[in-house]
Amino acid sequence: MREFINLLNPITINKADKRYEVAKVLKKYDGKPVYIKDVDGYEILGNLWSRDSLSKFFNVEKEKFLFFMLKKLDDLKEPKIVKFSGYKKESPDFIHSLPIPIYYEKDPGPYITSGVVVAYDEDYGYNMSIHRMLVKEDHLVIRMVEQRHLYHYYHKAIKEKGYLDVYITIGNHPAVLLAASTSGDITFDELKFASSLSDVDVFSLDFLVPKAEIIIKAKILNELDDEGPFVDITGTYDKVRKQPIVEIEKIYVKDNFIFHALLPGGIEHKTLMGLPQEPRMFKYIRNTIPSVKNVRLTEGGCCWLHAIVQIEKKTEGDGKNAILSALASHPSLKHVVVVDDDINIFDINDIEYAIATRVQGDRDIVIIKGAKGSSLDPSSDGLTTKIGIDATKPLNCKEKFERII
Ligand SMILES: C=C(C)CCOP(=O)(O)O
Ligand SMILES: [Mn+2]
Repeated sequence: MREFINLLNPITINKADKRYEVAKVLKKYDGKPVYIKDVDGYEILGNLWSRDSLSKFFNVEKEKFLFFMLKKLDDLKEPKIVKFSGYKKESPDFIHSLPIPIYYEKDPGPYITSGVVVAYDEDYGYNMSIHRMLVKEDHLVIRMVEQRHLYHYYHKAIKEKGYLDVYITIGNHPAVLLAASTSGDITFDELKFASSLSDVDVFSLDFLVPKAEIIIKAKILNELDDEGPFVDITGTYDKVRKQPIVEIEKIYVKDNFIFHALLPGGIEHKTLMGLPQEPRMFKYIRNTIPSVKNVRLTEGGCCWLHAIVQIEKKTEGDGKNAILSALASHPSLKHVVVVDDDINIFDINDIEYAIATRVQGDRDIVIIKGAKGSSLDPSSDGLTTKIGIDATKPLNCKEKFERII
């Protein structure tokens, strides 16, 4: 990650304690890259990736990032394999020497929050996904969301051999982080997607692993332990659950490695979770509404629970169909607003204007009770009522809604 420092031009802090102080600094400068020179003798980078820094890194306009990713989704590339060298092998207990922060006061311990878990299965192929992992005395506990890809890899491997071999990479290329946050079919190859997003170096270890500052070889065991409470993207504590235990086998650290501290509930967290959902949603909605123009997961909705879908309305009912497709395209979605192409979806006031001037509550609001929503929604008791708002103009009296220039 050292090569990103110049481009990101981070705020430099000399020293911080990994207990709460790293979090305090990252929170103070949330959305701006931060470089801390000394945390327990090691360097930390945080707040790296936001819509701004990603558009700068990939040289793509913010408003066009969805289309950049969409194009790359349809042009997956073979990973570029390079020689594995320049790493020092450490024992498993070196995990306690790493500058892994304790972020918030009720956290049960240090949390790895920027770790990409790489798994390989002969039927499913490669999977990469980002998981929060609690560091305990002699193992990690990983949050593995039910019905997600790693959950299926894990249960298949448990049946076949009793554990799942994985690599955990910390200090990743942004293309790896974006690819690891992209949901698709279980056979979707996130490593190939990362290789199509950018020129990513990949090592051939027991299986292919993207280059990173720290590479941990581990097994996810058929044993559970308490995981949480953890502050997730809503900035509230997620509950404690029994989750799988991760047994560390080896830790490879790059010479003078930099640790990536990803602030839970910060802008980087929301960006990396939400932004890669947008191309996935757009592609899905386009199946029903070919005239869909854009999709955005808004920061106010934690880049996870709220979406704005912009369409060029062709027939009455398009707004409702866009609602149904949007809610199906991102299972964690809770509320979605559909607007016309004269509304700027990057301006929350313009979105509110559409709701205020184009919605009749009895005609334009869709309510779906008892759906599966996000486990992170503090208001949900396990099921979620989902809402769609059709804020598009009625086609038969468009002139009434023409906005003066
Ligand atoms: C960050 C996490 C734990 C993923 C949450 O996934 P969801 O419950 O499907 O919204
Ligand atoms: Mn996958």
